[in-house]
Amino acid sequence: MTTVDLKVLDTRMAEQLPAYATPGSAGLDLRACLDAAITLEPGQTTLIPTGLAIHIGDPGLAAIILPRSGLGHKHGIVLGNLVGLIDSDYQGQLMVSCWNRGQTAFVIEPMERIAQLVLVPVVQAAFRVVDDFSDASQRGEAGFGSTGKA
Ligand SMILES: O=c1ccn([C@H]2C[C@H](O)[C@@H](COP(=O)(O)OP(=O)(O)OP(=O)(O)O)O2)c(=O)[nH]1
Ligand SMILES: [Mg+2]
Repeated sequence: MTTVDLKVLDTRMAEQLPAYATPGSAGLDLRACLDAAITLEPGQTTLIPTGLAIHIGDPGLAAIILPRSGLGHKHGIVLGNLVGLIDSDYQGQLMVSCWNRGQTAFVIEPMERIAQLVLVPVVQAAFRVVDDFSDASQRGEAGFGSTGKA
């Protein structure tokens, strides 16, 4: 298991640090560090603090913030940026952009689990500029549905 430095920015979060819910969980739920409930109207997006900061430190890792499937599917609560990317050198508060893409208002309660954080491996590339690619691939320049639908 990898160790990541975590700062508790709001003392209330110390009791509810992110933890894997089951041994096989990929995601750690992030909670809304709010003083009072907020109502997210249909179509509205708001940035919600988590009360936590992490410093991943290793450029070979990053974290992504993803919606929780239950909130997204049943209530239309997803992310305003669709996916959040946490750089390995980011040391600020983890923020969750919550978007109500549904038709009804949704109330976010303080400390409610609103999204999930997944640590992922990253490969940083250096680019070598070439005039032509040396090996012609089977696909070539074809894309955007070129292999058909069914
Ligand atoms: O959902 C998110 C997405 C990003 N971040 C933080 C961590 C990330 O490392 C930083 C920058 O994110 P990103 O690179 O996606 O945003 P940007 O608009 O390109 O900002 P910047 O110019 O600061 O890189 O913001 C969050 O807290 N939550
Ligand atoms: Mg950026």
